[in-house]
Amino acid sequence: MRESPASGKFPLKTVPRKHLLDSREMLRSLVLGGAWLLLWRLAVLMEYAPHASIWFPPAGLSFAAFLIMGLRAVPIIMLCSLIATFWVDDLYRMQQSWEQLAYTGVLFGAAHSLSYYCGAALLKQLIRSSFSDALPKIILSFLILGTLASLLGALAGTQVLAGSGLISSQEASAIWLPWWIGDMAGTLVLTPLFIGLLSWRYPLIEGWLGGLDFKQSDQSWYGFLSKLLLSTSLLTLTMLLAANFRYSEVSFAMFFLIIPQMWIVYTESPFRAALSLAIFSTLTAVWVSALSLMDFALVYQFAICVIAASAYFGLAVPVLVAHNKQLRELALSDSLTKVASRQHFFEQAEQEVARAKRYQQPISLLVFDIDRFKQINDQFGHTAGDNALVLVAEAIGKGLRQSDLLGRFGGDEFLLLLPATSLEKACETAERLRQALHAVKVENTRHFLSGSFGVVQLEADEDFQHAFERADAYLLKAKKAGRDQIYSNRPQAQN
Ligand SMILES: Nc1nc2c(ncn2[C@@H]2O[C@H](COP(=O)(O)OP(=O)(O)OP(=O)(O)O)[C@@H](O)[C@H]2O)c(=O)[nH]1
Repeated sequence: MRESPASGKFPLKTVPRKHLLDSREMLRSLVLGGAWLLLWRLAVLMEYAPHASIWFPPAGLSFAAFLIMGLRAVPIIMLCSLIATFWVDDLYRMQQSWEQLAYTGVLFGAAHSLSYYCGAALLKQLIRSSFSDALPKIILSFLILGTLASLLGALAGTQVLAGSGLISSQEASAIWLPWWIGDMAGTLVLTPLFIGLLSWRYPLIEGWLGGLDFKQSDQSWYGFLSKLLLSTSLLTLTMLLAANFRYSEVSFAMFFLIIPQMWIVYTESPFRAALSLAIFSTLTAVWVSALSLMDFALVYQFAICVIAASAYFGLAVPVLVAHNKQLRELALSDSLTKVASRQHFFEQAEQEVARAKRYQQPISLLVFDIDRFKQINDQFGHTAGDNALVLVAEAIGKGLRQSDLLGRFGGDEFLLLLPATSLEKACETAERLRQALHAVKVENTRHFLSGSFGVVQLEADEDFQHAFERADAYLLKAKKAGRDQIYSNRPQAQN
């Protein structure tokens, strides 16, 4: 998942603006138009009532195209709508005049384009203004806007056909609902897949649907194909049962197929999940028409929509988990030096202190600070200062035991917790580290570092906060005494 570091917002990039007559742009439009008409013809094959297909893929393609290409997709989609209107006349032998068909086609194209353009433009706006933890919100918005755009498309489309006399007003009021559900199924199920495909054609388009990476997949195709085979076999079995018994109750078994789909969603890449949904819905439509299951078409349409909606929310889960992991890592470690953050150090230290008390083991704390660090920043710049802090953390971290905990309190001050370590051993460690700091050089300079240390062993009844305050006070004494020294309540440790 990628996000722009400056704003934390999704980097939804669209295809750079080019002249419509640009040859590559024309080729893209032609491919889009060809695919649109092919899908439209496929949908007509699967009509279960005139103008009502179980699932209408061109709606998903239009939504994806408007989302990716914006208004530049309008001419080709208008042209496709016009061709489709003439094709309808031919298929249904309506024998309208060409003027009438041209008028209807333009109106139909305008209604279709306006509906899906509005939905896509609103969604694009939302994605651009969303932060990376808003993925479920974006998915919900996609589902709502996809549903509303298809409702608007169905209402406007049926009204256009009725208004221009291609269908009667009774027919219009009878078909708007199945038209809507079919368009909705096409939009909800296929838009993400088409966006994934368009993202390949247009490499500039990065993550969509809240940063889902449609290209990434490190798993084998064999595993995916086996899951797909299982899912489609179960679908076929369900459809054959419905065709055999012809009870509506049997058709509801389709809803169980959400289980294999969710399995694919959770274990495969977003693109494969979208591909699987597309294959699943295509096969459903094919079986409905091949097995004459038109009476239960609405059940299947709703099942496709419900499975798709659940799948997209499912897709959000791995992204959210990765995001949470990232946030957790940020909270646990200091972003510059990668040692424990102050908060994490204190939390861990409390636990270690409790454990040491339970097992009556000694536990010691070192607090140390780089000497005259401000001068390094002032003399060599903040980048050199940052670099020096990283080198300090590396040098100190090298000689530690697995159980020791190194943290950054802030600025140039570090903390080191030494479980199962007495004050004497802790002072020896501090001495070793003090000398190790002498070997750390500010990069590209001749300036070597030194540090001052405060060391305490926790008293039996002392809490960590109090021990920290004592160690910090010793550190201050070491600074006042001239720096590059170790101070503790062990007099002989003092330099
Ligand atoms: N480069 C860099 N500088 C930092 C960072 N955090 C704090 N500082 C600077 O580190 C300096 C710390 O200065 P102090 O600890 O107050 O004083 P000092 O110069 O180290 O002097 P003594 O501690 O008295 O030896 C300040 O100038 C801070 O601005 C950081 O993440 N990167």
